[in-house]
Amino acid sequence: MKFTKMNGLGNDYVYVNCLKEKVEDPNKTAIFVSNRNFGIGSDGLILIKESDVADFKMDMYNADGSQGEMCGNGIRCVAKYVYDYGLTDKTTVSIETLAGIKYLDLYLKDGKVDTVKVNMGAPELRPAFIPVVSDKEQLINEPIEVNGTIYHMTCVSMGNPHAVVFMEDVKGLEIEKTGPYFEKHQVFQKRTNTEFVKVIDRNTLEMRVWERGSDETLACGTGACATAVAAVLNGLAEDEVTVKLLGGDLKIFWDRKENKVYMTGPATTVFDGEIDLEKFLVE
Ligand SMILES: N[C@H](CCC[C@H](N)C(=O)O)C(=O)O
Repeated sequence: MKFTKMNGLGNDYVYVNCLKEKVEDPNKTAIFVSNRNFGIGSDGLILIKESDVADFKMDMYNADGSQGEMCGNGIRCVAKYVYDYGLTDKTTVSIETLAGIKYLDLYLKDGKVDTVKVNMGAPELRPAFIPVVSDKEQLINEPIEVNGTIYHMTCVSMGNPHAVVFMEDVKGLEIEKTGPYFEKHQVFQKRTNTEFVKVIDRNTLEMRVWERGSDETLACGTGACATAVAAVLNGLAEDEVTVKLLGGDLKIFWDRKENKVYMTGPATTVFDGEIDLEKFLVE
């Protein structure tokens, strides 16, 4: 199987052009290729496919093999892939995802995609659509007990579930002692991604993320969007912020008139490779 290793701010995936390659069992393949010792090493697997309703389709799988509805860093890399590898010559592309069709603007440098702006759509705040168990209208700064400690979370879906927690110090946070308990907390019927955020100023947020199905990653595009929305809802930030992640910065703008969240950031190709999957995926 031919693949391309790409990342958005260090949130790295194995990309497969399924217009040419066939992936029989994406869940099992995602688990194997993601393994940083026995596989290729990545936060998951992203399949690029044809679409009947958009220019292309993106299927995204986490390192544990579970399928995610949307991937912000991933979709920027899909846009870079389809342009740089000649599948399209358009600099505005539409990509079908399980979270709906997303529209992207591609910005070039030396003839290749350097930066991508994504219309990530509207944030979803209704608990039933996050999903999270609650009889409230919205969960904003809502107390929750996680592994014996009370946190205050704001729940936002960007097509995938996010619990955003504001705190004084994210650098010193022992995320592996908290993240997994949020991820698997019984109130989240489909588990959750969790963002731990320090407000630097009203236009700058510092964020770490424990991802559903991939543990801590260096960046999370949907998580950065959820974080920006949560910060505005909590009166902590303006509509346009820089989200500082371990892997770098994302620009997020929540257009309140349109109720659309825009994310702008880089996409990077590292290398092309080929792997004989049969040898590794036998029972
Ligand atoms: N890293 C991705 C999010 C992956 C979310 C995935 N962990 C899920 O199950 O929702 C991003 O840049 O948006």
